[in-house]
Parts: sequence; C-alpha cells; structure tokens
Amino acid sequence: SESAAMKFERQHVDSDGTSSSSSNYCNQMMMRRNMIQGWCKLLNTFVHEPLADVQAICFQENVICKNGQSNCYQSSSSMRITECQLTSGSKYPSCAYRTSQMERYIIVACEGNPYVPVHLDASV
Ligand SMILES: Nc1ncnc2c1ncn2[C@@H]1O[C@H](C(=O)NS(=O)(=O)C[C@H]2[C@@H](O)[C@H](n3ccc(=O)[nH]c3=O)O[C@@H]2CO)[C@@H](O)[C@H]1O
Repeated sequence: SESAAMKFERQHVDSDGTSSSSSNYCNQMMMRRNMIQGWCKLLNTFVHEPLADVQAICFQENVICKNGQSNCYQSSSSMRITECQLTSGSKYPSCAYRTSQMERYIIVACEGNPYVPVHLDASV
C-alpha cells in the first residue's frame, strides 16, 4: 500500500506544474491526484518546487504542529504553491475548486527514517 511519504508527494508535490494561472488547475489536479475519494477535500496545497527542496524542509526551522506535536518544520524560504479551495456550491462527486497561486513558507510534519514529509500542516 501507499506509504505516508508517497501519499504526501501525491497530495502536495507538483514540481513541474507552474503555479499555473489556469483556473482549471485545481479541478484537474484534485481529480488526477485521486483526492476526490468519497468526499470533497476542503483545502489542498500543491508545491511547485523540486522534491529535494521540499524534503529538505524536515531539517529546517522546527515549529509546533497544529495538532500540538513537535515534528513540524517551516521552510526557510518561500515556495511557489497553488492553494485549491473547495467552492461553496460543490456537492460530491462534483467538487469544484478555486485555484490560487501564491508564494508562501510551508510547514510540514516529518516522520520516519529517512526523515521525510508526511503531512502538510499550513502555509504562512
Ligand atoms: N504532526 C504530525 N505528524 C505526523 N503526521 C501528522 C501530523 N499531523 C497530522 N498528521 C497526519 O497527516 C495526515 C493528514 O492527512 N493530516 S491532515 O491534517 O488531514 C492534512 C491536511 C492537508 O492535507 C490539507 N491542508 C491543510 C492546510 C493547508 O494549508 N494545506 C493543505 O493542503 O488539509 C488537510 C486537513 O487540514 C493524517 O494521517 C494525520 O495523522
């Protein structure tokens, strides 16, 4: 089955994707990355940086996670991201997203050996 690290990459890493201004980016990507499974995910961030740069965050600034755990890390530089936010009129299985391209510091939770991102906590 899919590891937590692989799930993180599927859900959050789109290195080649430009933070495309196409308003359809999120509608396409949420489907393509299999995130419309049973319900419409409220919010999902895609990061447009090389995988190695995203993995390196696990060795950057240690911060407290939203859930109180201490295995979260904030990127030391801002990153190109696209935020996909569910629109109010959405009804599963037709999940419609608003596509917002941004530059943000991202906060990930890391686990395992090798110590890699397993969860995207927030962007600031
Ligand atoms: N400290 C930890 N250490 C290790 N693991 C930890 C830790 N914390 C959680 N997990 C695990 O991660 C798994 C998971 O899916 N968590 S999730 O909160 O639902 C993911 C959020 C994120 O996908 C998305 N979101 C959110 C904000 C944003 O800016 N961008 C954005 O995309 O929304 C989702 C809901 O918020 C779950 O198995 C949980 O146990």
